[in-house]
Amino acid sequence: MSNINWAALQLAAKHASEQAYAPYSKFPVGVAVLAQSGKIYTGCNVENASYGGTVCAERNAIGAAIVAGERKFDALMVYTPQAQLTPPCGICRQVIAEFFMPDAPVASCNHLQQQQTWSLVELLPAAFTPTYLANSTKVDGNT
Ligand SMILES: O=c1ccn([C@H]2C[C@H](O)[C@@H](CO)O2)c(=O)[nH]1
Repeated sequence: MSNINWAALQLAAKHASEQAYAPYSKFPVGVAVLAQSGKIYTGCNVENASYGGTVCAERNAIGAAIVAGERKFDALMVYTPQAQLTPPCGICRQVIAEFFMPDAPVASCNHLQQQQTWSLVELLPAAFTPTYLANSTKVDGNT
């Protein structure tokens, strides 16, 4: 998609990062996703004392959009307040692959107004997608 408002996504992701609950890592992350409806949804990372209960900003943004009725997305923007631009973690790449086309742009920005953009397929080549489930030959006992 060519008519993506990157500035709006950057600003929304930055605002979301300001709500991050990251007392353990001190690594605030904000994410904005652009749904095919044209609406932008945001999420921040929400950490947990168990550490393993932590949920990344990407998955919280996608979850907020899903509960609003969205199912398809055109772009994702990560914001972290550091010079090194941050791509989504592996678990989040898998969740992004559930709802974004392989060529969808996944971008990262920072407080220096820099942006780096990847396609989803660059970040997660040969993704496991729902089509594999449909092609399964079921074995007795596994139904
Ligand atoms: O793409 C990423 C990478 C990390 N985090 C969060 C998880 C944890 O709270 C902190 C450090 O990993 O950053 C995200 O939200 N998104």
